[in-house]
Order: sequence, then structure tokens, then C-alpha cells
Amino acid sequence: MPHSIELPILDISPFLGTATGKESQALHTRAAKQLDHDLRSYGFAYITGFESVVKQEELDEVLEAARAFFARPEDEKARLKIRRGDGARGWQKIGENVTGGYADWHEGWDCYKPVMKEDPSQLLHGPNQWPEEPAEFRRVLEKHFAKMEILGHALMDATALALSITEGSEDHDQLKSWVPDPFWVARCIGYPPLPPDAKGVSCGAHKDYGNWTLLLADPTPGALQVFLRDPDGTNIGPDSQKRGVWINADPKPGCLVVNVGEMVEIYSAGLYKATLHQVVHKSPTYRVSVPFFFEPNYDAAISAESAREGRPQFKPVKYGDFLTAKVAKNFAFEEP
Ligand SMILES: O=C(O)CCC(=O)C(=O)O
Ligand SMILES: [Fe+2]
Repeated sequence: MPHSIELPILDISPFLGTATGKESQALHTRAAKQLDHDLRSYGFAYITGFESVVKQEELDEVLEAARAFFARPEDEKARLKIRRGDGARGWQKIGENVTGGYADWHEGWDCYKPVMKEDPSQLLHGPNQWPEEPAEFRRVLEKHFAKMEILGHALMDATALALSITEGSEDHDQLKSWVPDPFWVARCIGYPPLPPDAKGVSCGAHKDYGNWTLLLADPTPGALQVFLRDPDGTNIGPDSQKRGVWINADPKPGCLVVNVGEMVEIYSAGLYKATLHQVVHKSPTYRVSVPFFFEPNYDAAISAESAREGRPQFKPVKYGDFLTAKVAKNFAFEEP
């Protein structure tokens, strides 16, 4: 039974350049302090204050487009099936996505930042597979991804400030050098109700891979759950799943749910956790969500900021290699 603790709400408008001068400075500092606290305690938050970038009507339009796509006939969606080779872009029917060895009870359409030189024989380097129907799908989703990229950059600025990394320092340059050309990922996910006899859940417990995830979900409550290792935010041990509680991260009007991924966890050497989360959608509606994963450049070298270097469990990684290894494990391909 999920616990009644709620995720904190963070106003990100100070990082979107809408305030000026001293007022902006003070707001930045306040928001950064709050973020520092929230990321140490939860690794998750709601964000609000992004209307200058994206409006509620636009978010609603994205969810409608995703829902309309999933309502298309199965054989039409199957033409967009993720292909061997690229192994990542396109549609997966229910059960093809695997988390922790169990099939997830959802269907999904996955899209990645387009690459300059497409090579469908190489993992993650094929073309995105856009549906022809619904007709507005591509326009609505591409506009959304561009807006989420803006919010992703703002969250990176907020991360630097939360860690007290000053602009112009080597650490700041390092963090910024990860994201001039972020290899973002986006998914549209459709969740039918979880059958009572399912072995897995709607989306099994996992951590996200990259920098920041920005989650847009329809208003269905009681589906997304976040694992809080210690309800009062203290004494959080690395990867202890034994202590802690699952809390609901239900959608809130005017907010997006955001969380840090493993790259920010490495950068902060574990100060900010990539937190386990899962989806258990049992209510009778068809739930739709559209997470946008704001990731580093494909070839970014990720390591801990200088003050935290050398903690053994946070070894440097090449983001592309890290992602490739993760993606290769995700899919249960049918033999042709
Ligand atoms: O659908 C959701 O609410 C979350 C999905 C998720 O965690 C993911 O795709 O990584
Ligand atoms: Fe996730």
C-alpha cells in the first residue's frame, strides 16, 4: 500500500529567465536550495512555473495525440515495430518491453534524437518511425520535444546551482559540455489495466539512465510509484531496497513530474539519487504517459564533479556505451 507522503513542488521559472537582476538572483538561490534538499531526499519532484515555455493546452494535445495513436489498429502500429539493428526506435506491443526479467504490461512508441548519419544496422542509429495516423502526431510531438529540451537545459542549470557549482568553474564547464547536443529519448506509453494474474507490473521498478526525466502523464491516479528509501530523507543508504516506502506520484494540474537519472547520480557521486520507480496501473481506464528523457550528448564523458571524484561506486562512463548496454537488455525480440 503506497505511503501518503507527496513529492515536493519546485517552481522552475527562475531558471527560465523570466525574472531579472537581484530578484532573479534571490529566486535562483532559493530554488537551488530547495532543489538540493529535494534531490538528496527524493531524487524526484513536481515542477511548475514553465508556462513561458509550454502551456497546459499543448500538454493536453500531446496526450491526446499519444492516445489517438494507441487507438489505431494493431496491424498499422505493427508496421512501425522496432527493428533489429537499430533496436530502439519504433513501436513495441504489450509485453515486449522487459524490466528486471519480467514483461511490462504496456505498449510503447519510442523516439530518439535523430542522428546525422542514419545506419539502421547499428544500435540506436536508425530512423525514427513516425506514424502517418493520427495526422497531427508528428507535428505535436516534435514541438513538444523541442520544448522539453528547453526545460531540460533549465534543469541542468538548476542542478549546477543546487550543487553550488559556480558559472565559469571547471566543474560547470564539464557539466555544460555534456549537453550542447543532448541525445534525448522520448516515449509514448499506453497502459491497459494490469490483469490480476500478470507476472510483472505495468512498468517494472527501474532507475532512469540519463540526466533528467520530464514526465507528462494523463490524470490517472495511483499508477506511478516512487521508492523512498527513508521517509524523512535522512540516512539513505546506497541501493538499500529493504528500508523505505513506495509513494504515489500522481499527476498534478500545471505540473510535470521530474527525476534525476544515473548520469546526475554519477556527477554528484550519489548525493542526488536516481530513484527507483514503477507503474502499477490497476484501474479500469487506458492510461497514457509521455516521458521525455533529457540525456547527455551521445559521446559525453561522464564523471563525478571534482569535489567528489574517486568514490569507487561512481566510475566514469561514456554515455553512448552506457546507453547501448542498457538498451540491448530492454527488448525481448521475436525471432523473425
Ligand atoms: O509512465 C510512467 O508514469 C513512467 C514511465 C517510466 O518510468 C519510464 O518510461 O521510464
Ligand atoms: Fe522511468
